This record gives sequence, C-alpha cells and structure tokens, in this order.
Amino acid sequence: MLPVVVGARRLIAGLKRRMVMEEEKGKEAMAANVEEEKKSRFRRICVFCGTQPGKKISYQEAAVELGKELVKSGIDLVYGGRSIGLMGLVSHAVHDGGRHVLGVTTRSLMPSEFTDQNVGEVRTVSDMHERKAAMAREADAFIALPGGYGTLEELLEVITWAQLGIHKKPVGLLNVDGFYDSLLLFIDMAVDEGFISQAARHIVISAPSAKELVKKLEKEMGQIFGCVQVDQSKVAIKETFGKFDEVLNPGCHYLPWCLGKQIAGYLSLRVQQLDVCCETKTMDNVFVTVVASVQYHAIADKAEDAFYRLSNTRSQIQSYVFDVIRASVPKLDLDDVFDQKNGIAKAVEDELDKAMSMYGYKIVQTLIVDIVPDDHVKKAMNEINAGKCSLLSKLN
Ligand SMILES: C/C(=C\CNc1ncnc2c1ncn2[C@@H]1O[C@H](COP(=O)(O)O)[C@@H](O)[C@H]1O)CO
Repeated sequence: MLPVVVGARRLIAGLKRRMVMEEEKGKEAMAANVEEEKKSRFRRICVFCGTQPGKKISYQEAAVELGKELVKSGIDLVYGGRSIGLMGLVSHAVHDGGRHVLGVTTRSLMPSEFTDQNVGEVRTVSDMHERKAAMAREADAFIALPGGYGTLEELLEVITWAQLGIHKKPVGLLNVDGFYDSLLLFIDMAVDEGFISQAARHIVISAPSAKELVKKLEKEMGQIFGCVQVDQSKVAIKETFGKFDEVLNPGCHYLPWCLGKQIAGYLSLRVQQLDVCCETKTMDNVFVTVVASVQYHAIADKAEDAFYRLSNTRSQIQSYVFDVIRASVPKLDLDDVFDQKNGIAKAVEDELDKAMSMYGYKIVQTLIVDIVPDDHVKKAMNEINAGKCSLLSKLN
C-alpha cells in the first residue's frame, strides 16, 4: 500500500479515537454537571456588590470565587446589570462558567454612553424600585459581597422584607476579610438594645467564603421548607407565632412556617471558657490584677431560661466575678491573697453558680490563674528576693 494511504488511514484512525475520547469526556463532564446541579436547592441567586473593585485584591478574588461557586452548584445569577467593579467580576465568572446571567437595570443607570462589556441577558425596567423588586422576584436567595451604599441599601431592604414576611428567601453576607464585621456587631448591638428580635437576627447568615456561605444558605432553605437540623451539642428554641413553644434536641425536625413555627435560635451546650481580669487593691494597699478563669455551660433542661433571660451571658459572668473579687481581695494582705487564691476561686465559683443557675447556666470550674501586683511592688519584691538570695549565699 502507498505510504500516503497508510498515513491517511492512521490519521483517520487517530482522529476517530480522539473523537470517541472527547465524547466520553463530554459524557463524564455532563454527568459531573448533573451531579453538581443536583447539589443545590437554588435555581438562581441575586448578588448585590460594589460598582467599585475595592482596595484589597481579596474582594475581587471573592467575587470571582462566588461566581465559580454558583457555576459549580448549577446556580444562575441575577444582579444589577453593570459590568464594573465587583459586579463585572462576579457576572463574568458566572457567564464564563456557562450559567445564565440576568442583569436588571434602568435606562438612567445604563445610558448609551456607557460601554460596559455586559454579559448574558439584560432587562431594562422603568425605575430603581421596580429593578429591586424584579431582582428579588427572580431569585431564590440573596448574597451581598463587599460594596458601598448601593449594596447596603439593597441588602437591608431584602432583610427588612424577610422580617416583614414579604419573602422567605435566605439572605447571606459574604464576609470577606471581616468586611462586614462592624455591620454584624451593629446588628448584635441592636438586638441587645431591643430594636431587633432574636428571631430577626437569624435572617442574616454570614460566612467568610463563598463555599461555606452557599452551604449555610442551603441549610437555611431547608428550614424555610420546614425541615430543621439541630446539630450535636446544641439545642434549638422553637417558637410558634413568636411565643416560646419547645426546646428541640439534636436531629431533624419539621416546622411548617405557614403555621407560625420557627426557630428563634440555637443554644450550644458545650463547655465554654471566659477569662476575667479584675484590678483591685489589697489591704496593704497594693494594686493587683487578679485573673480568674471560669468554665461554664448552658443546662439542657433550662435551655428556655438560658436563651431568653440573658442577652449577654459573658458580661453577666464578668460582673459577678468582679463583685466577688472586689469584695474579698481588699480584706487580705498581698501575701494572703497568694496563700488564699483557692479560697477566693471557691467563693467566686459558689456565688457564680448560685446566680447563673437562675439563668440556666452551670459553672463547671473557676480558677484564679494569675495574681499580678503593680509593677513597683513587683520590682520591690524582686529586689527583696535578690537580697535574700545573696545573703544566703554569703552565709553559706
Ligand atoms: C458608580 C457608578 C454608577 C452607578 N451605577 C450603578 N449601576 C448599576 N447598579 C448600581 C449602580 N449604583 C448602584 N448600583 C446597585 O447597588 C449596588 C452597588 O452599589 P455600591 O454603592 O457600589 O455598593 C449593586 O448591587 C447595584 O445593584 C459610576 O460608574
């Protein structure tokens, strides 16, 4: 046979083999995609984020990471429709990964002089209110990446709508590098001050990475469908129409929200530790810092008290420790404080246990882990000790 024909045959056979391999690969990829898509309960997520890229590279990386996570989970995107800042990064990542991108914009936000490289479908609506309503309607959940006023406004609106029962879609904060720490602290403070209820506090779900956040939102979505999972070492507080109903133990529970059932929050039963530094003065006028270490846990049978009666357990424990130490140490000389540290610890523990059991907490152990006298006294004590040592060495 002519060498040209042999070469052509080999080439065709090689091509055929490659085609079969590509087909197999395609099938595997499709199977993997189907597998991935099965993973999410969400069809489409709405992302709010900055029109600016932000100063840290981590913000931009997080936008791309979120886009890729949506693709991996088979979730489409709805967003504000511009291709600038973090908005551009997340929308391109989703589009490049083959998922559908819906940008909702208004004529005023998207004038013809802007030459954004928009991807996917762009829907133009008449005003900003209609735009937000359309984005919310099209999504099964919301995620806020770092951003400015626009992002905050969109985020707070969907949180408020959830609080009012206008929607039942989970709301997540992608807390990149602690960007949203101060907002979360503000929310906790508003809960402590009585402006936000415990139940409404749980509307906001946060995580430092896209993967964790999507997972948490999925879990929350299960809850919205009525299934609640209580993890080991925790109990959940169930309310019916805002009133305490029962304490749920670890496992799976069904809570139909249409009958007013909901989880007001979770309570950890694990032992926790709090170190309290208390400055006080001894009878011989030495300023000392006494460091007490308290181990405590919520009592399962008193979970209702532990959840509702105290807004800040740790600051309450701290106040009791201060009270007992400031009542006992000034009655003792410095040397006696060292000698009687176990007695002081016992007094703190007894007082704490009595007081905290009313609030559903058990004090496991209290130790005085350090007694630090004022610097001048420490120096003087060191000098006295050094003097004693040199005298002893001379005598020997
Ligand atoms: C800043 C510039 C134009 C602003 N144009 C916007 N276009 C589209 N969407 C916007 C715009 N401004 C705010 N949004 C929405 O709010 C979020 C971003 O606002 P932030 O203040 O940057 O956080 C975003 O989710 C949008 O939906 C000049 O080019």
